[in-house]
Amino acid sequence: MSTLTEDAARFAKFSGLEADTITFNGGQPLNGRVLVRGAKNFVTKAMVAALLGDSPSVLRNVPDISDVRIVAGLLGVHGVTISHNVETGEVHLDPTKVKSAHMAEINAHAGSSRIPILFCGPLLHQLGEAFIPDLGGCRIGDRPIDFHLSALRSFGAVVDKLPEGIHLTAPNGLLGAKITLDYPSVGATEQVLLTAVRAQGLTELSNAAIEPEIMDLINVLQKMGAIISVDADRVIRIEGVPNLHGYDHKSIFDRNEAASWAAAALATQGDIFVEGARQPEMLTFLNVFRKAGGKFEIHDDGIRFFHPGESLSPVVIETDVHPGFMTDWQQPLVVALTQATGVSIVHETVYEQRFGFTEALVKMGATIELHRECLGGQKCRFGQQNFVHSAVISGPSKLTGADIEVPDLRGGFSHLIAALMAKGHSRVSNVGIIARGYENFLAKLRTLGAEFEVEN
Ligand SMILES: CC(=O)N[C@H]1[C@@H](OP(=O)(O)OP(=O)(O)OC[C@H]2O[C@@H](n3ccc(=O)[nH]c3=O)[C@H](O)[C@@H]2O)O[C@H](CO)[C@@H](O)[C@@H]1O
Ligand SMILES: C=C(OP(=O)(O)O)C(=O)O
Repeated sequence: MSTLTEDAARFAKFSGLEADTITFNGGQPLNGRVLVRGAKNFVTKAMVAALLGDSPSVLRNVPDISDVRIVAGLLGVHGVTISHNVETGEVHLDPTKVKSAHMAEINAHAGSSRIPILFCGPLLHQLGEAFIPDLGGCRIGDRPIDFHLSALRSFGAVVDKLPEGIHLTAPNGLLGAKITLDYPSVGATEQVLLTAVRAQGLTELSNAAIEPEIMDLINVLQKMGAIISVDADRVIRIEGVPNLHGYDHKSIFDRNEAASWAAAALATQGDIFVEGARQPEMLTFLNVFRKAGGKFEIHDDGIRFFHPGESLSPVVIETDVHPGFMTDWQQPLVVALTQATGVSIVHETVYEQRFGFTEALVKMGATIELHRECLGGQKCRFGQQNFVHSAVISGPSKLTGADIEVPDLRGGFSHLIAALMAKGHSRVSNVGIIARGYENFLAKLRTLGAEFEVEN
């Protein structure tokens, strides 16, 4: 596994940053307009889905983020021809010459993304075998892949764990299966979808995740020729078909990036119009944003988020699977909650270690206490297990600039917000990681009036 610094250096290269340490001069409100394009948590999966087709696909509204580049590189070593017009956001994927790749080649392109695990089903269907490297992604918990492997075995895959990764084969082909997830995992649900669509017979998945990005993946698969139904009780049924063809699809917007800009507007006493954001996928976020005192206006082409001009209110949040409060929204919003008058509580029930980013906020003057207990009534897998997974934020606190280090993607964005609202200068390192999921974030920050200097 690569180190945090190696990851940051790699991401910095992808994002066009010559260095990944930036000094911010905080204290200015962020005002203006930013464009949010396709969702990191969808486009990467739709690109993998293209592998299942016997003709080319076109994916539109694709952002230029490092996770997209990593997946493009991995598809490339498997013989998929890809072109990405960064300006129009159009990606063309031709899977007609798909081929096996060596583990060394795959490892060289795997980067720190979690997407390689989703290549299993498509590669087994196309080639009869798959090599899967060690997975990356944010270090916000243990993030095991047991649900993925167990589901693949149910389809008939044989899984060999090797020192350099995982090797899968399907000596008797892949057969539809009845699968129940212990927890509605996003990745495991996608694993089942990407495998079941071409497995022989019927697959029934119970306790499935139903995030909007998964629904958009189902849209893509249906366009390709798949037969998938979604019941109201987290049950997804898939009738396998022998062949799929290419698709033409415009990606759903990135609701996590949109929520991040909303939190930035609230925290810096600013006013940001997020072009591309839509209300239905942000319903739960908008309720919490309003309860915290944030104002918003829904427009046809986006959502305007702005500070009310008076004090903010504390809120109680428990993160959850969709339609609950998305865990990826929590980190940026916590920064804004340091400015609310009173005590806010955040109970993180999706990941067991997602509060590491608060250490930097405390260094800057925030009052945040972390607890092992479940501070909320939501069913949670982490209670009584020694995981620090609840936070109590008391405010309002005046933040002052400090030297801080980005720990992960969303925590990194929250550090940028903190640096921009704090009085004085903050030197933020490992910033390149943020390019995994935020397109052109430095250019966007400049447009919004942020003052900063990138170190060379
Ligand atoms: C690339 C991508 O789409 N990432 C998103 C995806 O991550 P990802 O798909 O990795 O997240 P999951 O929904 O799978 O994980 C949720 C929980 O299930 C656990 N788990 C998961 C799989 C497994 O085999 N065993 C297991 O125990 C995880 O450790 C975690 O505690 O959904 C998360 C939850 O909305 C988001 O925060 C991530 O931004
Ligand atoms: C946790 C995240 O991503 P990943 O699953 O790619 O690490 C995220 O987007 O906040």
